[in-house]
Amino acid sequence: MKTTGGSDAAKRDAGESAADLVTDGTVVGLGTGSTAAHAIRALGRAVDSGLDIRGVPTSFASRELAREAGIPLVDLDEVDGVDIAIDGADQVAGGDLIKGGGAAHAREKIVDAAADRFVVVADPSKEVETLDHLVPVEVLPAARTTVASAVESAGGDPVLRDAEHKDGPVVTDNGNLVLDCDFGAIEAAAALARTLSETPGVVEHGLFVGLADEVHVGTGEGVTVHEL
Ligand SMILES: O=C[C@H](O)[C@H](O)[C@H](O)COP(=O)(O)O
Repeated sequence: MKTTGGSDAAKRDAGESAADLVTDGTVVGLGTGSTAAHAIRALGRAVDSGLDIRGVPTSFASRELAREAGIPLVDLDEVDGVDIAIDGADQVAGGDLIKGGGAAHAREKIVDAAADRFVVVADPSKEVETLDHLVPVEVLPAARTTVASAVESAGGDPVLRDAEHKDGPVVTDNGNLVLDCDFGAIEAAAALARTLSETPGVVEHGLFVGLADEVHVGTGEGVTVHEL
């Protein structure tokens, strides 16, 4: 699994802290990425010890990891709701996030937004005052150039994300492409999120504005919890 940013110990602290919140009989959204992976592994160990949960994966990668960890899985349309979702982020500014470093943000947003409680897990390298990370925008392949023009009109600089291990672009779990868009410092995240959402051909973007309920930041020596 792709790793980013801070230390693995910090990511583990955050993931395990969030996994500790999960109670018996619940439906749990399983995020994607190297930090959420620690929560999935911790939940797998808890399931081994008798915890009764069902997990809703947010990507092919989180499904595989959860399956290996022994977590019973369900699809979102098989449950009445999601009690808690645990997911990582590429950048965190207060309650606003940029996600999608692993191109999983479309399914992540569906599951995270459906959850009664959305817990973000991060290491200190993710925390910033103002969001300024590239914003991943998943687009229908046919809309790649029109969405790129719309991003430029909105003040961004879009670059098609290339695959790391083969020639050609990244293709998401949903069969789409990703434009990584540089907007510089994002002062008005909600307005930018609306503009992107309203652009024809955009499947989903990585700005998660006001969705998180709490952020667990691991340090390698403990965890700081921000309630939002
Ligand atoms: O598409 C991927 C996700 O949004 C991840 O949750 C995000 O990229 C953070 O990943 P990591 O915990 O590996 O930094």
